[in-house]
Amino acid sequence: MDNFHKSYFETPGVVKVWMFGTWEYSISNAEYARKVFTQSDVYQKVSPMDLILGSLGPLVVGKSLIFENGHTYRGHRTVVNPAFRRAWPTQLFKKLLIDMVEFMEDEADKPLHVLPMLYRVTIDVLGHIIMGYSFDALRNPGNHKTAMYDSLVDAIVGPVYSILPWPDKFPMGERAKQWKALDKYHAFIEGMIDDKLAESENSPALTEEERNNANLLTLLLGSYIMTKSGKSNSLSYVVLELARHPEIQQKARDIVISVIGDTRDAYPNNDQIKEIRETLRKTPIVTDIRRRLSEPVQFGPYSLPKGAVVIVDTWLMHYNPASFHEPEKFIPEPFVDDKSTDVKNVAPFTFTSFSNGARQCMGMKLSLIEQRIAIALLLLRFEWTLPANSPFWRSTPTTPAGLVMPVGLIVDLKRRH
Ligand code: HEM
Repeated sequence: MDNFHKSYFETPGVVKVWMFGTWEYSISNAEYARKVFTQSDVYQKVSPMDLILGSLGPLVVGKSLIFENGHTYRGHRTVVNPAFRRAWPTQLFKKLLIDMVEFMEDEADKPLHVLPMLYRVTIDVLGHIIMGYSFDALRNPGNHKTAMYDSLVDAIVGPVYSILPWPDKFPMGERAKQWKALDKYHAFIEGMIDDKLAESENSPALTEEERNNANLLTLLLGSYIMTKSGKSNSLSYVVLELARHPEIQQKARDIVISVIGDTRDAYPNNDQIKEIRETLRKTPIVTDIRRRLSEPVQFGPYSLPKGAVVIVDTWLMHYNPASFHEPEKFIPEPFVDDKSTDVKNVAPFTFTSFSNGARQCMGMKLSLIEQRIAIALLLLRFEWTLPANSPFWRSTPTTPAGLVMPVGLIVDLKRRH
């Protein structure tokens, strides 16, 4: 990693890369990132559907607020804002997260495949909290909704079709099944919207705005759950880093126990959950934050023309030694004082896992709270380590660019209670 990235940091912070049949400009320093994040009219969102024409992956994301600009974006945002501006009491997650640790207790003493298990928890939690729908993925992984979900996630993360989208014109074998899953998924989301509408009509207390809210949210989060699953990926990285660093695992456990006690029914409240952002620094889940220029801009010595695509490369940002001391190491301390959404001990615009500025991730608070509770419960109920022959001791196998995840991560779990 050191050598691979070195040349990037010796440049003035802009690297020209050939991607999706065109040159794009990848940036790695906080000064340029600040420009991108604070001038959203100049640095405009790019839809993956425009980058990889005709490929299945971007169609799963579909038309979504995440990739809109200008009026359309502001309109959608006004509608969904109230749903995200709420508090997220830890009790909201209790049933499903306790279910997760109890499921894991049943599985303890066997090797645990972390990523698939956490995927299932994520769709259960987001389905329950945001969509009011039970996927029952954790306890009943073979059910057809979960299979549809798995198939679409595979369709998105498979790298071949992003580079060579034309075979998607004649899909065969597994790919043909994935296209079918997309049809089922659209039907499922539309059915869910109809149900929500019917519910709202039967409930006169709902205002027009609340009704729209429910629909948009369902659409937005339906595609969000299917495509990102960022939470399960980032939680998997927390599990991985704590397995690699038993001394930090124990220190974190001691803190959890000192705050909420060491009983099987201990559960944190909102004031008691602590920071976990260093894993998202070391292994950011969304690798590229992409924008198209609506006018020419200057980055140091480089003039970039209108229409050029600029990428805030989260991995380069987080491995830039000018921003993070010893970036290859896992050092949680700089993030620990964080009390709210701001990261106080880390310089502005250097930590970009959730993007920044007006287009920062709307699910950040929800996601961090849920992950913090989950990790507190894991620390209380288990001790875990990597098997002696695990490749994760030496490196972190991931998927390629776009969305990263620790593919094939297995840990040995031991129950504590
Ligand atoms: C660890 C988990 C997550 C990570 C790392 C993450 C990361 C990101 C990033 C980097 C962006 C900016 C994308 C861009 O500008 O191209 C984004 C946007 C967004 N995220 Fe997340 N996200 C996570 C979880 C969630 C969750 C759970 C939700 C919803 C429940 C969510 C909802 C959104 C929305 C709505 C936007 C678009 C915001 C806008 O454009 O105004 N995210 N996320």
